[in-house]
Amino acid sequence: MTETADAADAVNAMDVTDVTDERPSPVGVVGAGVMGLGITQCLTSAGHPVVVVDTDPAALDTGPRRLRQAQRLSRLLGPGRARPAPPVRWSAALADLGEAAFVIECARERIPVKEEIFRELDRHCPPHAVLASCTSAIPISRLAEVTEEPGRVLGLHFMNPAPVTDTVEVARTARTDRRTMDRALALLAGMGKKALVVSDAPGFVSNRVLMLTLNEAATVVQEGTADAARVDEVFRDCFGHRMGPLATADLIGLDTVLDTLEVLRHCTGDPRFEPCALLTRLVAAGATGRKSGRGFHTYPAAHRAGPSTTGPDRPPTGIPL
Ligand SMILES: NC(=O)c1ccc[n+]([C@@H]2O[C@H](COP(=O)([O-])OP(=O)(O)OC[C@H]3O[C@@H](n4cnc5c(N)ncnc54)[C@H](O)[C@@H]3O)[C@@H](O)[C@H]2O)c1
Repeated sequence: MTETADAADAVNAMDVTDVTDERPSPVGVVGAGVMGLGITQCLTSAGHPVVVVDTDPAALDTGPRRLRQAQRLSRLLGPGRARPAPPVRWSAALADLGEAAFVIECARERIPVKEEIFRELDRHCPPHAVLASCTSAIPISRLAEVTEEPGRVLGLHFMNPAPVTDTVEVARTARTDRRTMDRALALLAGMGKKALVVSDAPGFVSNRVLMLTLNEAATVVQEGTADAARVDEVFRDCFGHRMGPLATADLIGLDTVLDTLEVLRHCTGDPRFEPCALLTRLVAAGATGRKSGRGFHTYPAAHRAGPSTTGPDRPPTGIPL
């Protein structure tokens, strides 16, 4: 039996139910960007009420509309689920997660930003709440250390686009306790996601490997060996990859790729993670990939990043960053 199925058997739906009055407790999502909205969509599809917290008024302004659009499209194209979506509350304050039994943090990939959020979550969330991070590369132990209860912290590294990818890389620290793992695996099982559990380390498995490839692909373009289209074509046509590395970087968001390389450089001390100058220049020019319409490639409005649908033009593979 897989670890996911094991946990789903062991832990029932009480997982995110308020023990005092049987009302389903909301799941908290911190960050209403590419991942936060995608994960919110997954949670509501699985029947969880959600509280989304973001400090950027623009994200709170556009989030509800983007989520509704994605939910509507997903219902139209999906397997005919007519169930009304549970409520989603939008807030600028982490204090509004006071009733959350489970929180998934999806804010920007910066160590000080996430450390501050975990300090605050530890203060505001109920003592039984699980605190998870969707970080791409920050060691979970660093986030756990700023809390009073490191046993309730773990990494839930969803893939992008979250609604159409079935597998989540789960990072367990030496101090993550068994109950936290069981509750996280049960939540994922209820969302139809398979969990691949790995030990905590910078970039875990996925991004420790993927980020080097993306950085090298950008370097190849910078050196003039081939343009971005040809680099991606080589990976698609020669290796049979569904997407080339630079289209993958654009889907992730070049700002997030840059942040992640900087985290990996800092946490490993390995100079191979030094971001390529071309990548840095693109981000400085606002070319952040699909979400801005321009990165290594250009994208018409309809193909820009947002929470995902089960639509036919979705990227066919999960992107681990
Ligand atoms: N984009 C991907 O493919 C992908 C995949 C897996 C994991 N991740 C990780 O998920 C996290 C989010 O990535 P993303 O692509 O959604 O980024 P994004 O830039 O699209 O969204 C980040 C959101 O966090 C908000 N934010 C920043 N500081 C905050 C704070 N203090 N409190 C609350 N909200 C705050 C921002 O306003 C923004 O809306 C990052 O850690 C990233 O590395 C990204």
